[in-house]
Parts: sequence; C-alpha cells; structure tokens
Amino acid sequence: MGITERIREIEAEMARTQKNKATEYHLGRLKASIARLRTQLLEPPKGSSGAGDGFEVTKYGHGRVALIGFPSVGKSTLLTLLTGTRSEAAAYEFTTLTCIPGIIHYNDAKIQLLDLPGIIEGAAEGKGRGRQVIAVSKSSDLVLMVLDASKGDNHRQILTRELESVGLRLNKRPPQIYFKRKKTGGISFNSTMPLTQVDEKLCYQILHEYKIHNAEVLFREDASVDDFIDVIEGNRKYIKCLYVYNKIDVVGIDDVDALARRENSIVISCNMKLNLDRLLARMWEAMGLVRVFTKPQGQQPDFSDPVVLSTDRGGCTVEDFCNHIHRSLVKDVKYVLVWGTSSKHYPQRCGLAHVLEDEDVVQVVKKKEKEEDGRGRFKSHSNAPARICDREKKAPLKT
Ligand SMILES: Nc1nc2c(ncn2[C@@H]2O[C@H](COP(=O)(O)OP(=O)(O)OP(=O)(O)O)[C@@H](O)[C@H]2O)c(=O)[nH]1
Ligand SMILES: [K+]
Ligand SMILES: [Mg+2]
Repeated sequence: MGITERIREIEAEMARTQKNKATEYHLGRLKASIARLRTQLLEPPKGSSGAGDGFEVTKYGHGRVALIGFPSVGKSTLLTLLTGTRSEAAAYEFTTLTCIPGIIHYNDAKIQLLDLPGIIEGAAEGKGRGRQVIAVSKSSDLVLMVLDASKGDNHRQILTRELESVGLRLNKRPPQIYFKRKKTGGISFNSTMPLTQVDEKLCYQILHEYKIHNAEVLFREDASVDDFIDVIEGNRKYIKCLYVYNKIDVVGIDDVDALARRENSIVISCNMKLNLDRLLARMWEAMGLVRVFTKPQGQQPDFSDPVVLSTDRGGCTVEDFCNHIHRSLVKDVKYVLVWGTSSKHYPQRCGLAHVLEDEDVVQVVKKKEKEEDGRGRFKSHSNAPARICDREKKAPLKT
C-alpha cells in the first residue's frame, strides 16, 4: 500500500473515532503517524536530486514572494502589473505552466515576485504541478494567496490545508516548546504553566509513536498536540501570508467590504488597477523589511542605496547591519551614531545590540576613530596614518 493510501486510511479511522477523554491518546497517536507519513511523502524519491523540473529560480533581491492560488484567479495578470515582466494571462485554466520571476522596485528595495501555475485540491500529494509549486512557496519569505473574490471561501480553506499538510504554517509563530533528544535518561517532561490541551501521558504516547525514548520536553505555553508534533518533526516552515482577493470589480460593495475587513486580507482588482499601492505597502509591512542609510563621517547620508535588513530573516540589530556591510566590520566597531525613529535623541550612541528601524541613518565609529562633533566637523581628525607619519617625521621615535 502506498503512503497516500495509508494516510487516507488513518484519516478515515480518525473520522470514525469519537472524540472523548478515553480516545484522546489513540487520536494523538494517529495524528503523529499521519505527520510521519507526510514527512516521508516529502522526501525526494531515491536516485533523484530532489529538484523540481524547471522550477528553481535563483533568489534575487531583498526578499521573495510567491503567488499561490487556484487557476485563473489572476496571478499572472498581477505579476505583469507589479513587475512589468510579462507573464501570459488568459481566460483558460493552467495558462501558466512554470515559475516566472519578476522584480518589484519598492522603497529602494528589490523584491522578487514569483508567478506560479495554479494549484488545486490534492496538490500536496502531487496533483498537477502541486509539489513543485509548494516547494517554491516554502522557499519564499511571503506567500500571496490570490483568491477570486467572486467565488466562495472554500478555495482559501483548501489551499491552506494543502500548504499545512506539507509543513507550511501560515501567519503562525513556532510553538513555545523546548524539545531535545537525548541518548539516555528517559523522558523528562515539564511545563511552566497548567496545560489544558495535552498531558504528560499523551506526550509520552506521541513520543512513543516516534520511537523516541530519551528526551527533554518543556512546554512554555499551553500548546496543542499538533504544536507538539510540529516541534518533534522540526521541519515546519513559518511563513507570513496575505490573502489577496482579486476581481472585486465583479463583486458587490457589501461583499468587498466584508472581505477587506478580514485578518491578513486585502481586496484588489487587476483589471481596474484598484488598491495595488495598498497591496505593495501591506507586502512591505508583512516582510518586515527595514532600510538603513549609511552616513560616512563628515558627509551627508547616502539615501540612494540603503542596506535592507529583515526583522524575520537575519534580524535588524546594529550587528546585523555591520555584518551586511562587511564580515570583519563588527570587531572594529566602537559604537554607532543613530538618527531615526529607533533613537531617543539625535544622534544616539548605540551598541551592537541596538535594534534599528525603517529609514534610520547610521554612522559607524570605529575603534581609534574620534567622534564627529555633531555639526559636520570633527573635534580631531582620525586620518591616523597620515598624522602619525607627520609626527614621526618631526620627532622620529628612538628605538
Ligand atoms: N474581472 C476581472 N478579471 C480579471 C482580473 N484579473 C485577471 N482577470 C482575468 O482572469 C483571467 C485569468 O487571469 P490569469 O492572470 O491568467 O490567471 P492565473 O491565476 O495566472 O491563471 P493560471 O496561470 O491559469 O493559473 C484572465 O482572463 C484575466 O483577464 C480582475 O481584476 N477582474
Ligand atoms: K488563466
Ligand atoms: Mg498564470
């Protein structure tokens, strides 16, 4: 029996089983076995490189956004509008058959947008180009789930389920559970608060299902069985998702209003070019991108070419900023001067741990360099090498 059939069988058994205190442990174990099978399903077949055919596109720019949706919801039309790269759009389904990259220029940053073939129910198990599409969405920093505003809500539910079943978690943060496998010592189970969704016995059963007999477990929040399984599997990908309802030109105003009020949702019309600016602003927000302008000592800041950092990936501290400029810079930094919303006064002297915000201006003061006096002049010049040479000429050091 194939893996997919085994998953079906267990799902059927779960559906048959009544949910109560007595069946709780059994259901927990069934959930764990499904999770294990799904992970097996994702492993590339033996002998293959694991790469999807023609879907690998080199990462480019400061972040990657994937367009995911059912066929003919307007993904390609949107890519063409936002990036200027033409992607064939037509009234028939599955017009797009591969991954087509475009670049959005926004706030001095470059964002890679990927158009993808439409996916349908069963995508996770390999229907259509489902698996390749999902692999690409896993590699992105933001998913734009494009939906047809004139259709019902079940598309959103189906796609969320498909993405969840391959380990993507949309708009969630990793569960606060510490889990570490050990070689010996059995299982130690602790929690920092009362747990209402799982108990020690249930967790043991799940670990047993994974054949884990030695481990340290610490629940730092009132997490669920599914959260615990996610932590054990360890391969989950937590990605932000914006639900983009397109084609509002063919929907009544009341329906549009209701969709627009939903969490993480935005309504647009490609045909009428409605709300596209707002979409870009929401994408920027969701990606947590932060522009930092560098200011060389004694000069105006360079506003043309910001260092772009990300709150989610890599972080936005002064140290991240320095690493971005040059790997070896951090060890030479004495402190930095910061002008912007993250600083209490202008400029503020900050250390490596300071968290920068969008549009901050930063001047790096290296060790042995003297600070600028704040009016664009220097208290003393730090062009140390020239000066020392001068002095040495006047009074050569005796050795
Ligand atoms: N009414 C309306 N139609 C739209 C809008 N945006 C796109 N369409 C139409 O929807 C159809 C499908 O558009 P595509 O861009 O090909 O959709 P897709 O999601 O890329 O489709 P596949 O590549 O087949 O998955 C085309 O006929 C578009 O003209 C919109 O805002 N309003
Ligand atoms: K289409
Ligand atoms: Mg398309």
